[in-house]
Amino acid sequence: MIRKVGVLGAGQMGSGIAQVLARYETEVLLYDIAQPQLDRALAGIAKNLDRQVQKGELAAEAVQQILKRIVATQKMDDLSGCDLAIEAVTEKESLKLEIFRQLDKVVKKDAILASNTSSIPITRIAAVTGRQDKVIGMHFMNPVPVMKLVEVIRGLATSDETFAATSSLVARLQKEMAVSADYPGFIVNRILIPMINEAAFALFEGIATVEDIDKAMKLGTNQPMGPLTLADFIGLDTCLAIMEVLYQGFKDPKYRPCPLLVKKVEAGYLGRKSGRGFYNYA
Ligand SMILES: CC(=O)CC(=O)SCCNC(=O)CCNC(=O)[C@H](O)C(C)(C)COP(=O)(O)OP(=O)(O)OC[C@H]1O[C@@H](n2cnc3c(N)ncnc32)[C@H](O)[C@@H]1OP(=O)(O)O
Ligand SMILES: NC(=O)C1=CN([C@@H]2O[C@H](COP(=O)(O)OP(=O)(O)OC[C@H]3O[C@@H](n4cnc5c(N)ncnc54)[C@H](OP(=O)(O)O)[C@@H]3O)[C@@H](O)[C@H]2O)C=CC1
Repeated sequence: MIRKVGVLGAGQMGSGIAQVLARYETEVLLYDIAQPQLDRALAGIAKNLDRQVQKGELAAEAVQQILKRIVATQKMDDLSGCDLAIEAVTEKESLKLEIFRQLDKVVKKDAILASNTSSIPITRIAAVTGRQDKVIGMHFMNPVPVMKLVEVIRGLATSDETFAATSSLVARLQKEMAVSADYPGFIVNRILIPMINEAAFALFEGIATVEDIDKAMKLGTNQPMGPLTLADFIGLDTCLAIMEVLYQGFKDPKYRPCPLLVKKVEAGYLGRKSGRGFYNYA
């Protein structure tokens, strides 16, 4: 039974994963290298929970119980007693591999190590550990408290026990599971991010304005957010990182990142989280 979970990376995904785990009676250690990020994450979780109280979805007294289950730390060693660790740091392969090398030494032998990576093959991540049978992909969707899906990805060596423990945790979190083979982008991002990239190309080639591209896709295909609004929500850095993983992984020019997306990331226009992306949020 998974009772204690370490979450690494207190960004938008790590904080959402921590919130959902704590909501369903799991003890959470939320780890990040920067205290301000941890502070922001805890404040964001409290805000989201209050929002659910306002909507009558959560009893006010439950909020304190849930928040008490989340402990913030800057020391990875604090995760040694976890039954599961879920990595949700920046979508950068070298960083993830380093985190998994360290994690493998820190957490107990029978702990499962999961990655929330959007696109990087799990087999490659597992290969840097001495427990390839206990490494798995648990790909939550943004925003985590709202989106029902968790994509589960087995590496070549992931054991049936690890998969079974993961799928029962997904069910306990009241989420639905889709199982993807371990290839770049898995299911959702293999399809979604090239669509977002294509929207960036439509803008880059002057087909339409930012507003009309989003309006067309929202009203034309009933998506809750237009692709450029969604890109700002996901993070343009994350969208670009995923396109690079698809492009390198399949060597197919159809996955080449749009030059305008590259330029915006180079300028630090990362979307909502930096105050500017395809739209301005400041
Ligand atoms: C990149 C990857 O690797 C994989 C991915 O995640 S791909 C991206 C997948 N996500 C999407 O496609 C999101 C598409 N957008 C949407 O579904 C909706 O716009 C949305 C759910 C984000 C917001 O919904 P909305 O109706 O426009 O706004 P709103 O009414 O304010 O919110 C609806 C609910 O979502 C919650 N919510 C909205 N934004 C939120 C956020 N950022 N964090 C947490 N909860 C949020 C609100 O609290 C509300 O929940 P309650 O009813 O419990 O209060
Ligand atoms: N954004 C999305 O819609 C989705 C993203 N994902 C995936 O989830 C992961 C996280 O994405 P997201 O939350 O958006 O990214 P964010 O940029 O919001 O958060 C990344 C977090 O990782 C932290 N971090 C960076 N380096 C380290 C380190 N060495 N040790 C510990 N923490 C570190 C950052 O801290 P600091 O800022 O202090 O550097 C930040 O808190 C990525 O793999 C992404 O692909 C999955 C589903 C959806």
